[in-house]
Amino acid sequence: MTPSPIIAPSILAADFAHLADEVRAIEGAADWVHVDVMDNHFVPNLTIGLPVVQSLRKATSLPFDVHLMITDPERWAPGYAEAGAYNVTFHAEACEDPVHLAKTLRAAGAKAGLAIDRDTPVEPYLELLPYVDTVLIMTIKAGFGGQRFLPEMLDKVRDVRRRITAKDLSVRLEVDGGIAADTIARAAEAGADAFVAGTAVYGAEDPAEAIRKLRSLAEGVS
Ligand SMILES: O=C(CO)[C@H](O)[C@H](O)COP(=O)(O)O
Ligand SMILES: [Co+2]
Repeated sequence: MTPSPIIAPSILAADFAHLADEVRAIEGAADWVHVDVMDNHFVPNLTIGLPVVQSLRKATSLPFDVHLMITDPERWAPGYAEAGAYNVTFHAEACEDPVHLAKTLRAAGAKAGLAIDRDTPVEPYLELLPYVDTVLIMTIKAGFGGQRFLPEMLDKVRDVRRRITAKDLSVRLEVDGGIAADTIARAAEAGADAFVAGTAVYGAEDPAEAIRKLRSLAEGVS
């Protein structure tokens, strides 16, 4: 039995000139706000960094789900925890000692998340599950919003869900990339219980209504 779904709209698809308003528009409907931090090094795209997160933190009470697509997360991730992020996710491909970084993040008051990109197998990381709070499976190649959902990534979701269940762990299993009304149920069926949606929420005429729809589709599976 998976816990009730978390819907985490990504502000990557929001209007960056009005971020505070865009986040307030989903208060009451969303569970977390997903913040994509890209450094034009780990991924070939550049978004926002710590000063924006620090300012935005004051604008809303929604928990921040920070997704770090950066090299050297050991250097930068603790700052996001100190800025009040609820969950800080770093990429397995960018981190030499994920257990150590997860401990550092927890000591700084945040949940710790481990992200697995499209071309990375999940198997070597299954033994790390007891040390993290969130596993984020990319259902696209990390770097850009608006890409097509890759259903073949769902095998990884199933593998992680199987291990969470077998070891009775309380780890959130998040999917990120191309999550929309026509894909969310498949991800939920595979065992995901946290869903990032950028384009499907901020590209909709009524973002709060889009979130409610996504939630009911995910709930319909459990
Ligand atoms: O991490 C990401 C990109 O690397 C974003 O969170 C993701 O792309 C969400 O946007 P969309 O729902 O439009 O795919
Ligand atoms: Co993301």
